[in-house]
Amino acid sequence: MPAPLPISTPISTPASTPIRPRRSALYLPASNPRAIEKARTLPCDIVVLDLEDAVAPEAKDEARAAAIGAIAQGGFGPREVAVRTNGIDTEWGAADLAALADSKADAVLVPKIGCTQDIGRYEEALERAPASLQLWAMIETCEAVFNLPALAAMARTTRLSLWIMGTNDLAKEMRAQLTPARTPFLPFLAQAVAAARLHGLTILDGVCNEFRDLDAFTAEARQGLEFGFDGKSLIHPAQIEACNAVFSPDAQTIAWARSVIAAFALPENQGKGAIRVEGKMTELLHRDQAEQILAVAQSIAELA
Ligand SMILES: CC(C)(COP(=O)(O)OP(=O)(O)OC[C@H]1O[C@@H](n2cnc3c(N)ncnc32)[C@H](O)[C@@H]1OP(=O)(O)O)[C@@H](O)C(=O)NCCC(=O)NCCSC(=O)C[C@H](O)C(=O)O
Ligand SMILES: [Mg+2]
Repeated sequence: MPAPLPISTPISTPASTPIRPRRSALYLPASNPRAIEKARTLPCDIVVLDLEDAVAPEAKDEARAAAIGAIAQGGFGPREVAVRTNGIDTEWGAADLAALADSKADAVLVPKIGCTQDIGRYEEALERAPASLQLWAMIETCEAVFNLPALAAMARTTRLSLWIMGTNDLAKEMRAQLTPARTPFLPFLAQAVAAARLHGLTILDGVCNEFRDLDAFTAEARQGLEFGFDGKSLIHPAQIEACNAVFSPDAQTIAWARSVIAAFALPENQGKGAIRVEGKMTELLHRDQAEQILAVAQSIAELA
């Protein structure tokens, strides 16, 4: 567990944020052995073995055993492996959390959190787990969207390190419609990103259910990139390549980042806060962004 940081300490600066590609997080039902086998070969950055909504009640115990077995067996290479548990108040939640506390999973992803006390209960359930086990949480309830800053602040005192938006559950609770433009969710998407950044959390966008329509998927992924998400959660292998492409800095962006850093390093620009680069006003904050972009690009290059 990290040592608590005062709330005023920004922890999302380029220098202090560990960079790890988290462009694509593929869910699969842990009850599907073929999907688990396939995930070991797919180019996603994160594999999420689901015990919750993708698994029928009668298959929950079997799915938990399969997830634990798959993690023990390994073979996931550089991918982070998370397991999404059932809610702590369901009949399966306690057994899921106990099994994962003893596992070598990278993260436990918990569903439908609402308030800081929920995070506290998951933290307590994972008390004896190694410090390397991260706590990830779904943002997918109306209660959570009104508690975003307080929930994000839990990252300073607990294992909490990443959020994933759950737009299907949010749509269900709000009785909203999941349209391609995602208009009803835009305020919450922006606020969730801002809260995550305030406290140094990684944040991934929700899934696009239209897995046969890659144009629709790509448009939604680009929207997520514009909002500032680090990556997107996925439901089908066909979505991975497009997702990785959207969330990887392209050649033009990398070239811009290099030229900003080079320009600020020139002797004539020492001590200046604002300079001209490629005909545009460029400030030290843009150099910070450029460093972040190059760090992400480097971490992606290291995967190859
Ligand atoms: C959506 C699916 C049920 C579609 O399944 P299917 O029609 O069988 O897919 P394909 O025939 O196209 O599959 C082709 C091959 O790819 C493998 N496959 C399919 N999906 C996955 C996957 N997710 N991971 C790994 N491999 C996958 C198939 O096995 C085929 O392989 P092969 O035999 O070699 O040809 C299905 O894609 C699926 O189950 N997806 C995941 C669903 C899931 O996990 N849902 C829960 C998470 S989403 C969520 O809950 C969101 C959030 O909480 C919210 O509220 O928004
Ligand atoms: Mg959900």
